[in-house]
Amino acid sequence: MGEHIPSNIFLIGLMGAGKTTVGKVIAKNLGKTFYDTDQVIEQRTGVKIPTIFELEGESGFRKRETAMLEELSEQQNIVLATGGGAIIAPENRAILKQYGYVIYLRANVNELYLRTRNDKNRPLLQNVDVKAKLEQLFHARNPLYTETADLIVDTGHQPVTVIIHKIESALNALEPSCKP
Ligand SMILES: Nc1ncnc2c1ncn2[C@@H]1O[C@H](COP(=O)(O)OP(=O)(O)O)[C@@H](O)[C@H]1O
Ligand SMILES: O=C(O)C1=C[C@@H](OP(=O)(O)O)[C@@H](O)[C@H](O)C1
Ligand SMILES: [Mg+2]
Repeated sequence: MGEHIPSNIFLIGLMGAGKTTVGKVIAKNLGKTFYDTDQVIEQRTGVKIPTIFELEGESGFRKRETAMLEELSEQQNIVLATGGGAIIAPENRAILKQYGYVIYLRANVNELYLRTRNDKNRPLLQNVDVKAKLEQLFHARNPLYTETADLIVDTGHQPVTVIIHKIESALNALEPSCKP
């Protein structure tokens, strides 16, 4: 059991899917180092993500996100929670696929809405109809998450503990593969 667990595990999925929350626990349980691209960007710049969007626009944030993925993917034995938009750029998808085992935390729009509607730290969800925006993002990004993922885990209506158990069971059942 567990002998084929990949060195790097990358979590992808929409805002509210639980990447940051689940990633921290998985890393602890597997003895891996946890990183979150957004958190590292905030530590490096000294400002919160919404401030980066204000000062540099979404395109400025995306450049920082790609640079962070390039840097963190060189590490070994990590769990990386990405931001929801990390899969938009083809080069980011290539990095994720090449350097880690990619898990898509999939949730339905209603569930994502309940988890993110009052959060002020997600600039894409401010001053918009949050449910409609999540719907739009789901339709645009679900194919990209799906094509990038090695494993898809549904997270709707399930407590974090159950999701963690599902992920760890799937990892323990892995056959040896080409993933580093
Ligand atoms: N399975 C879950 N059930 C209920 N609430 C959850 C679940 N996963 C995450 N949450 C909550 O949803 C919010 C968003 O989670 P977060 O980990 O920040 O998601 P992401 O990093 O994917 O955007 C947080 O308040 C978190 O506590
Ligand atoms: O979906 C997105 O484009 C974004 C998701 C956020 O991360 P979470 O998915 O952790 O909320 C953060 O990277 C930024 O606000 C943009
Ligand atoms: Mg997050």
